[in-house]
Amino acid sequence: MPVSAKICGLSTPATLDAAVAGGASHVGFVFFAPSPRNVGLDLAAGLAARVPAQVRRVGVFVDPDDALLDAAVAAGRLESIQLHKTAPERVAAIRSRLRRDTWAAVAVKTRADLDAARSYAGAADRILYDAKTPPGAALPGGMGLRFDWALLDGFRHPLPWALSGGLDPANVAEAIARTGAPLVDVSSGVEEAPGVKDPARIGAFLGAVTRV
Ligand SMILES: O=C(O)c1ccccc1N[C@@H]1O[C@H](COP(=O)(O)O)[C@@H](O)[C@H]1O
Repeated sequence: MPVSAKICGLSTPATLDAAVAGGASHVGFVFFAPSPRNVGLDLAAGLAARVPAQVRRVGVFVDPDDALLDAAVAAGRLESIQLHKTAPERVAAIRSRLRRDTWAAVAVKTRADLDAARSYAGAADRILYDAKTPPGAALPGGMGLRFDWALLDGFRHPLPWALSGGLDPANVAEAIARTGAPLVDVSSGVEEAPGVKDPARIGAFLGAVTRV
């Protein structure tokens, strides 16, 4: 089964095109003002228009309100909603109201953190395992932090899932081999500076995924 890949935090036509050309299954647009990857509605609309039918548009949110979700879904023509720091009941309500493929991010540092994944069964369509960022960090993701992949050993995933957190062109093949991830997600690992994606690194990441 080929492994799918999401390139997240895209904010320019050139890097979006690199993700599409390299075979990304998903492209991500961040709607979170503190992020260096935050896109406004007009930029999201322009980028969304470049995405071909076989590639899914994912909006990334941190416990968003309905007004932001509605505006972003319309502007970015979002097919999937990725929710960080959002309680299971709220994830379920968003999924029910928007009727979109809905991902719940679970922040992982210890094995006990994986328990949170179970609470999203019935509320989300997919779990995204991501590294837990330090207390007080500006962002709950997109910081290039990795968690110990061995924590996933033997874990019974309650939903379809994806792996993120500190992935890059050099480690993604090992990450897939080690965890069996069906979908991998990267942001800072394909950047030259925070929020500045590098088309060559995007191509290298997708090439590494394709060769697995
Ligand atoms: O990328 C961001 O700025 C961001 C902001 C708020 C929530 C999540 C964010 N990014 C997501 O974090 C993971 C891991 O990123 P990285 O590869 O470790 O940099 C990824 O799923 C992004 O979608």
